[in-house]
Amino acid sequence: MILKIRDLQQKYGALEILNIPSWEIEKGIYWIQGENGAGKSTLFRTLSGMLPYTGSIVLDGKFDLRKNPVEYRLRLNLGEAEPLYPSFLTPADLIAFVAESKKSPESQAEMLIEAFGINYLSNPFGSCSSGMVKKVSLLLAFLGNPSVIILDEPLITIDREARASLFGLIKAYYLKNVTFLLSSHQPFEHEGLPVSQSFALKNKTLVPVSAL
Ligand SMILES: Nc1ncnc2c1ncn2[C@@H]1O[C@H](COP(=O)(O)OP(=O)(O)OP(=O)(O)O)[C@@H](O)[C@H]1O
Repeated sequence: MILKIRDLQQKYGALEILNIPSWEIEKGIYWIQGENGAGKSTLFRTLSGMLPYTGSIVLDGKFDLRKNPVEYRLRLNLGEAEPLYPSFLTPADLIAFVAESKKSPESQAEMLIEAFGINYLSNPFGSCSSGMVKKVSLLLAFLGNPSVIILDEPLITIDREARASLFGLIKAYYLKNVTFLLSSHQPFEHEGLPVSQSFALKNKTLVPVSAL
């Protein structure tokens, strides 16, 4: 099992957003759907270890997010829907930092910079276009040796060329056994991605779309 959730509860103050008794997935490409405010970003942030939670989350059958926080985080990457970075930082700084912390293999960052066509590596984020910021955030999600890559609304603000590169990378990583959780308001099947299963976040839990 690549990812296994049991009794996951997530709240903001007294407001419960997630209550997932049981959910597990094998290797694949999964499309997570949900209406605005359903809790997709909250689910993704929880799975990435960015928010406190109750319940259990286990990766690769052995890495529990609570008990093995470092091993877990080395194997699960998140590309946020609307990334925000300090305006003084440059893409070069951030890519180098994340590459080091994710133990990225030699020349992986260069390969990804080329694939996404990122040209202005030394311009601070404060002067980058929103598409450029999004491309850098997507690049970061591919660094290291992840088992799972979560991309929250990966298609927003990127141009057609970057979109083609992104789908090429998803397919190449999937062939190397990486599992993807993707959210989008557009269907991924149209892009030629072999989507294993779609789930909807509904009534605080994940439901297979065929069962809706
Ligand atoms: N930091 C926070 N504090 C309090 N409430 C929050 C916080 N972040 C999100 N929420 C609330 O939690 C709910 C779920 O939000 P979330 O962003 O996870 O939904 P989403 O499915 O990603 O929505 P969208 O498709 O609009 O991006 C919403 O009602 C939102 O207002």
